[in-house]
This record gives sequence, C-alpha cells and structure tokens, in this order.
Amino acid sequence: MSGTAAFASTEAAAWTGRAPRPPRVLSIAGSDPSGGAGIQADIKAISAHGGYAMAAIAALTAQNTQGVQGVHVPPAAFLTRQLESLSADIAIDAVKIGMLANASVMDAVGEWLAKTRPPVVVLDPVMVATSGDALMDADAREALLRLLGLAHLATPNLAELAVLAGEPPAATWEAALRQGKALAAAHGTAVLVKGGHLEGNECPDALLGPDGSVEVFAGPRVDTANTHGTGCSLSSALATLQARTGSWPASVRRAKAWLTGALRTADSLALGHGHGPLNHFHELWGSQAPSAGAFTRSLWEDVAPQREAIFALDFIKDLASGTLDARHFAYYLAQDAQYLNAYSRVLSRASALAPTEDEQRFWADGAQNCLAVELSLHRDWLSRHPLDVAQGPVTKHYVDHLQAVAFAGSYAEVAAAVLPCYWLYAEVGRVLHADYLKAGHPEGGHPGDDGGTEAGAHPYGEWLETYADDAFAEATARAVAIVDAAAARGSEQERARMRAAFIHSAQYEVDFFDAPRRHA
Ligand SMILES: Nc1ncnc2c1ncn2[C@@H]1O[C@H](COP(=O)(O)OP(=O)(O)O)[C@@H](O)[C@H]1O
Ligand SMILES: Cc1ncc(COP(=O)(O)O)c(N)n1
Repeated sequence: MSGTAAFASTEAAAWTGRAPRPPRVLSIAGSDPSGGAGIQADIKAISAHGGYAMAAIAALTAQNTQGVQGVHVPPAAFLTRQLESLSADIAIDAVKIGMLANASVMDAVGEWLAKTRPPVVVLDPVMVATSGDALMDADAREALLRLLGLAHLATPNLAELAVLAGEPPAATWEAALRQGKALAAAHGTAVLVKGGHLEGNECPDALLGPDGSVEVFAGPRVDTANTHGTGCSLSSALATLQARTGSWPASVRRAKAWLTGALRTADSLALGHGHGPLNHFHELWGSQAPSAGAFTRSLWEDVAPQREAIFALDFIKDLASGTLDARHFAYYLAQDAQYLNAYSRVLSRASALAPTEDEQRFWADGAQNCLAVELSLHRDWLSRHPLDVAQGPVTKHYVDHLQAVAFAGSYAEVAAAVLPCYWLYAEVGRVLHADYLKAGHPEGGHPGDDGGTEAGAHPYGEWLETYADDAFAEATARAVAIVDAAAARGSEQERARMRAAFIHSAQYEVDFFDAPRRHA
C-alpha cells in the first residue's frame, strides 16, 4: 500500500503479536523405531504444530514399514513412574494416548489421568498396525472403554470403532456415523470417526459430540500406499491444536488439511518397502509443493517489473529527495486513509478464514493496526493538510480487487492478495529510509511534517523515519511465511489463483504511488 509505515509509529508492539508459550503435549504410546508411527510420529506431529513434545513410552515395538516383528511391554508400574515424574514437575496442556498393549497398562494410565485431569485428552484406540499386526490384547476392550470416559476426544478408525461399539464393522459411512454417535453418547466423549478405510475418492472424517452434534470434514483421498502412522499423527496434531485453539472443529479442520498435505508429499520420502510414513514436515520442508519460501520467492520475481516501476516513479523519487509537491503528498495520505479502512476489513476476512488461532490473531492485529493508522493519519496529517477526500479511481480499483478476492476467494488467495501491501511497502520503506540516512539525515533528527521549517531539514523526514520499523518488517516476514505455508497446502490451481491475486495487487501498489501525479 502506501501509508502502512505509519503502522510502525502508532502501534508497533501489536505487529509482533503475542507469543504464548508452546503447549506442552505428552504422548503416552508405543515406540516405532522406523519413525513413522507411535511415539516418533507423535513427536513429529506435535512439533509440526508448534507444541513442545513429551513422551512416556508404554510399549516398544520392533517394526518397519512392512510389519511388526516384536512387541515388548515394560511393567505398567514403570509407566506410572514416568507419568508421575512428569506431572510432579511440568504443567501438561494436552495428552495424546496411543498404543496401550494391555489392560494393566490402560488401568495405570486411567489412574494417572483421573488424578491429574489434563485439560485436553485425545485417545487414539490403537488396536492393529497398518500392516495388520495386533498391537492390543484382545481382552483389553473393557479397560479401553473405561479409559474412553476419561478422554475428551477418541479417534477410532472404522475397525476400532466397531470393536468399541461391540458391533460388526460399519459397511457404509452412514453406519459408521451411527456407531460413532452411540459411542459418544454412551461415554460422554466426543468421537472423531475417520474415513481412511472407506472406498472411493473421498476421505471424510466426522466429529460427533456427546450431545448428538455432527460435523463432517470432507477431504480428498490421496492415492498413496504411504499411510503408516496417519492415525497417530492425526491424534497428536489434534491434541496440540486443541491446546492452542480450544476448538475441536477448528483443530480438526487444520489437522486434516495438514495431514492431507503430509500424505500428498509422503512418496517423496521413499522409505522402506511397505507402507511408508507420511511427510510430517511438509510445510517446513516442502516437496512436491513449493518448498518453504520458494513460492513467495517466485512471486517476488514475478513482480520485478512492478518493483522497478515503483522506484522509477516521480512520486517516490521526489518523496526521497524532499521535493515532493505537498499537495501530492496530501492526496496520497487522504487516499491511504481510505485504503486502510477497506484493507482492514479484508484483513479481518483473512482472520475469519485463518486455519489456526495464531494466524487468526495475526490478521486481526493487522486489521486493528490499519484502523489505528487511519485515525492517526486524520489526526496528525490530514488535519494539517485538508484536502478533498473523495475516493480516487486507483484507490477504488485496488479496494474493489481486494474485496472481490475477500468475497469469493479462499484463505490462501486472500493472504496472497493482501501480501503486496506489506511486502512492497516494506521494500520501498527499506530503500527510502536507507537513502535518507545516507544523505546525512540523523535518525530521530527530523524537524516535523509541515513542509520544512528549518534550513536543510527534510520535509518528509518524520514520514520516512516511520518506514524503518522492525515490527513492520517482522509482520511482513510473517505474512510471507503464511502465504508460503498456504501455497504448500493448496493445489496447483489454487496457487495459480494466488499468483494472479498477488500480481494484481502489486500492480495496484504501483498505481497507488503514481495516483497523486495523475489525479491530485
Ligand atoms: N489415502 C488417504 N487420503 C487422505 N486422507 C487419508 C487417507 N488415509 C487416511 N486418511 C486420513 O488419515 C486419518 C487417519 O484415518 P484412518 O486411516 O481411518 O485411521 P488409522 O490411521 O487409525 O487407521 C484420517 O483423517 C483420514 O481421513
Ligand atoms: C507403536 C505403534 N503405535 C501405533 C501404530 C499404529 O499406526 P497407525 O497410525 O498407522 O494406525 C503403530 N503401527 N505402531
């Protein structure tokens, strides 16, 4: 945009966002030395969602992508020792329970849960590995049902659901939902029924509340044999996200999107000869989808002509040298105030669509800052440079474009459309501020904004100084990272729409800086 730099001086702190400590998430599960399932998958999934991962090992397996060759279950009393060591010292925000091999281990965990009452407990009732090998004693069902009453959410696959429901496996999705509903009501626990083992192109999951509520999360079936550890990873992601968001539906939505990406890029790990693991860190590493930073780097290259055009504009050159016509500057500020008002609403839309609470808060902070800056423009500048404040044609076109994306576009597209306002503005600010200091103007030594009252003073010094704001640079980096992550999750078609939205906005940035010369 334009006057975003003023964000800096008004409410810089808010841009950095509040960083709550990472949730401490404990996995109580079995070890899979191949790293695809069990404790190892849990630690990766918790970490991928910004949690601090802890693990109490309830069983060891000798296992690879082809099957389970051995199981060793340490005494239940030693698991209790591990759990008590943790709860004696560390506040635990969420617990994920995976493979518990027998009833005595389950009862030990149940006793500890009843005493400790962690705020989030997700129970993945692991019974059989993806390879078909049994991981739970057949006579442990009753103990598992007792544990269910101590969990907030259970995540059975279709076979596990049937065992818990005491019925034959559901043959249809509707039958699975019926079983899930009955289980949730009987145990006062939410149940996520997972459609991973259904036939067909769809792979839905459904969140069933103990109150009878049903929310279905649709998703595409990814064509891959590498599904080892999906259940472990999903339940750990859910425990972490629930600790962060406090909303099961929001957590399921986000975890499912992540899991789909992890399956889409799983083949690239090429691990073992059987069912390989998913790609837990696909958002961090990238693979088939653009790698971290690669998508936005390509966007930046795409708008090289716009970046050059901005620095060639008389408005920017004159702003830098201090020779800019005061009327042009006032026109620019008046348009900027109007733009910021609309931009704030578009950032609010990004906040509403955001898949995580962190991103939701990031955009909401941005939206609030725009309004603060709009207010300060009116108070500090426009009151001294009164001008006709009708909306100019470029402002209208830019705002129309953003609002169209906000109305009809996905989260990823909205994030891409709002990015140039951060990024190009930060870039212009960086260059102009560096030039300003190079020209011998001391930092903090500006005379004011009234057109230059002191000999040799830069009339726009105060303005240019607001550009060099670390908090705004940080917010820009965060917006860039968000767009990369959204691109990595999206399809080729969505990335193409993101690119188009980004390029349009970048062109409007050029036009916005040029508008005072053409329309003031
Ligand atoms: N091929 C696939 N494509 C997309 N999602 C899948 C696929 N297989 C499983 N999932 C998802 O992985 C998660 C685990 O599901 P499921 O395979 O049913 O459980 P489990 O791993 O416990 O056997 C669910 O969210 C499910 O929708
Ligand atoms: C130690 C351990 N725990 C759980 C699973 C189940 O894996 P999945 O997530 O594929 O159902 C496994 N194979 N090994």
